[in-house]
Amino acid sequence: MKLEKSSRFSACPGPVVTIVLDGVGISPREDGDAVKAARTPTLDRLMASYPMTQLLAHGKAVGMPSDDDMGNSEVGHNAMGAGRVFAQGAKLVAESIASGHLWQGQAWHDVVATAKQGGTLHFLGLFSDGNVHSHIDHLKAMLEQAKAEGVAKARVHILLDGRDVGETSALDYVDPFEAYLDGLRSTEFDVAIASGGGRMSITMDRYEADWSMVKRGWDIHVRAEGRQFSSAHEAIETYRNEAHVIDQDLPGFVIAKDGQPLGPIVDGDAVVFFNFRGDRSIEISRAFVEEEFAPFERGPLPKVTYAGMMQYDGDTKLPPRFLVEPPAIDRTLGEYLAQNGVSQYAISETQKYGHVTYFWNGNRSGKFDDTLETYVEILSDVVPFEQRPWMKCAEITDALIEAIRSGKHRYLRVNYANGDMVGHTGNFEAAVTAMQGLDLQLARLIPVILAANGTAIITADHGNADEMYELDKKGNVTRTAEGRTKAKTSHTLNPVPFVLVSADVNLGYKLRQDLPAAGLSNLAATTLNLLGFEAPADYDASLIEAV
Ligand SMILES: O=C(O)[C@H](O)COP(=O)(O)O
Ligand SMILES: [Mn+2]
Ligand SMILES: [Mn+2]
Repeated sequence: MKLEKSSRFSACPGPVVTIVLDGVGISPREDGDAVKAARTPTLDRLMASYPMTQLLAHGKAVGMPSDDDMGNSEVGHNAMGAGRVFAQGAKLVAESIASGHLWQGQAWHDVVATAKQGGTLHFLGLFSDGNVHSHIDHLKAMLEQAKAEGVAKARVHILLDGRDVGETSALDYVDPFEAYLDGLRSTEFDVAIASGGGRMSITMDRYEADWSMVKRGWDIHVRAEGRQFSSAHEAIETYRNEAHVIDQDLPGFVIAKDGQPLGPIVDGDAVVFFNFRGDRSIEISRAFVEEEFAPFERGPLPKVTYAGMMQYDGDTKLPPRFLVEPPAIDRTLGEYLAQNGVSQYAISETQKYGHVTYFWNGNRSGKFDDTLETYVEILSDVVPFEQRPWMKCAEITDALIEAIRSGKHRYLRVNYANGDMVGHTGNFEAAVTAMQGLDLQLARLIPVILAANGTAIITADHGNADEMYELDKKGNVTRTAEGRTKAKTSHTLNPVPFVLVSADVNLGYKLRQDLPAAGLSNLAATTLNLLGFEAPADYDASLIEAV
């Protein structure tokens, strides 16, 4: 994996720093755009005075099935880190179901065989068509196949979304699904929803930010310990009236009849965790498969046949049983740099720490070379982020500035979570504050990079804060009869910025103008050129050319 020294580009004399502003896209409209509404003098000045273009960060440009699919952190950071576009989980699972490949695999065979020996087949996962972590169509296809193969009893544990789809859309999924189950149920096939709760309240924690979420989910799904309701519909309506929270924050619930839970997970059962994306699947999977387990008290561990939709971590092989092969992301930028003796530094706060390490490196949790790589995690707050929209951007910047000044690292990357994590709350004012906090940090950081004769690449993995109001199909802001807007919590389809900030005005290169469909996967070759290397031949084109 030797990189060729470039004869066209001279290496940047100082460090090259990629700055990912998570969830900061470029919207074509003003209304509801917290990025534009924020006072961001530094970002504005950088965009106006340095070479800048826009990059595609959604749909096919990042390996999603269609251009109606918004981007997300996994596919975005995978593309940035791999320099090429790989068909991603959403696409691979859909294809595996369409071709029938999924049903022929050993993992599917194992879960069905377990259920046919008398166990219940449980499906647990994010219940929406957001296509970021999961898709409800995959769940339906598996239920139908299970029935066709003679499984007698299935239970569904639903994690309500409201984060990748409308913030209060849970019943739009639950009600038709109940009707669908009515049609599927028969004397031979007993199927029902057994438990659920909001995805940010139970089960789907990531990067060990808050294990108590996973414990709450475990208690609800596995032990069936929690407040009982006769239906998911009833649970959602009751909690909405009581707690006034959006779907992602709804508390957990257990479906029961005459006080008897419909579907605790017990010895001899099979469990399919049907999310394909890894970050929020790892902790719950560990709880199911690890014999020795310290993060929380599980109680007796039921002996189940557990399968993930995918293998979520290629390094630790978690979980060992999975339904669909994950994308084979190889020869990433990080690996090339490590193999060629280039020192690397990656930093973010907990909520995005794995984005600049695990996702960046093609869904591997380890380092390529311990001596050359430094990974730094700043602990995230465990509070609703609309209460602390600045998050840890100042602390990240403190550490990053020190790292740059140390002169020890040739290539650095950082993810600032603000635009995304605050964007997901749907709180416009908080998102504006998030952007302003971020801008103050750029004002501190950029001069340090320039003083070190370095280059900064300012970009983002997808949009979010750029659209804080729900849009109709034509892309206009939706308004109620009283003229009120509705909060939008999900990502956007908008492109993201690419700004190349460098001290030397005589760089010997300029931005290429002949790449109208450039996307995130074009960043890796660009970075290699800035570091004085030629990119591997199969990497997507560099955004710069020598002059
Ligand atoms: O997991 C989440 O928080 C959302 O579904 C997607 O956000 P991310 O892709 O920016 O992490
Ligand atoms: Mn993101
Ligand atoms: Mn996000």
